[in-house]
Amino acid sequence: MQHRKLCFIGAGNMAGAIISGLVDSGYPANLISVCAPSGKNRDPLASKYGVKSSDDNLACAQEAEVVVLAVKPQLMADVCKSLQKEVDFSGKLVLSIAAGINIARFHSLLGEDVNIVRIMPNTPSLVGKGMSGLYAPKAVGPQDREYSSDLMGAVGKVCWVDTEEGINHIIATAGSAPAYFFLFMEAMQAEAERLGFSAEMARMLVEQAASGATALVAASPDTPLSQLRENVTSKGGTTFEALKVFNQQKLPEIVSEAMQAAITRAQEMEKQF
Ligand SMILES: NC(=O)C1=CN([C@@H]2O[C@H](COP(=O)(O)OP(=O)(O)OC[C@H]3O[C@@H](n4cnc5c(N)ncnc54)[C@H](O)[C@@H]3O)[C@@H](O)[C@H]2O)C=CC1
Ligand SMILES: O=C(O)[C@@H]1CCC=N1
Repeated sequence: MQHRKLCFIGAGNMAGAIISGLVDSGYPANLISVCAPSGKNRDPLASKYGVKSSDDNLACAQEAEVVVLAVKPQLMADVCKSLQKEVDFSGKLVLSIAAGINIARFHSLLGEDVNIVRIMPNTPSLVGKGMSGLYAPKAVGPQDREYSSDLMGAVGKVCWVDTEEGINHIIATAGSAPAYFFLFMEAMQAEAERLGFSAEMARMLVEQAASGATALVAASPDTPLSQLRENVTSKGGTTFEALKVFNQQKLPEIVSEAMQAAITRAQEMEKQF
């Protein structure tokens, strides 16, 4: 992949996950800088991964070939307005990982000509198991598309969506999704502890069952998920009774409603920020 000079504006959970995955995958740390007002999050990234750390968004963005906008959506307008005043974006690629800020809004904040790709990553990027959805307007050229794909490909899998609306669907399906699985695993761990397992043992049981299940999914690309479920579900057995409860409580409908709620919130944020 091309190794361009890369600057992260924001040093939080998601920027940290991407930086860590990138450096681990061989992206030169001396080409990466990370900016945030306080050193609390960025300094540990600098000492752990050897990237540059700064409180000066403008200088870092000016120096960089690629600027990753990685602040919370509610701060994005202020951050972009101050960048727009001082930084010449011509020839640069801007990547936004923010939920709920669309390209039209970025054009109004950074200028109509800004060369911008939207990326919706997730935190498993930290361990090279990320899933990122990307969207770019037609004006973005093939080299910038390839760079964006390769960058996120260094920390996991990537897919492109043809319409910007697709980014909100990626949020619901992958960006927010690690939290759904964590909630499910938390609930299982809590019940395992009530059954008398120590916290450590309960976590191990849940973690290994979950990672074993996802490994089976990955190892069986031609097997429908429903078949993998049925393989566990003996007739008249224990799994059947457990799944009956999930279905009686309408788990598929709950999942659908939760994913739709994520999309609705992303749409609201597009109006709010
Ligand atoms: N956390 C996640 O799982 C995902 C987050 N995202 C998006 O990533 C973005 C960042 O989210 P998180 O990393 O979770 O947030 P976070 O709160 O962990 O990090 C935000 C960072 O921005 C920094 N910051 C605050 N004001 C700043 C300023 N004026 N200039 C530069 N940096 C500033 C903060 O110090 C902090 O390091 C959000 O827009 C979110 O929608 C996207 C996908 C997944
Ligand atoms: O909760 C959020 O808004 C962000 C976007 C996807 C995951 N975290």
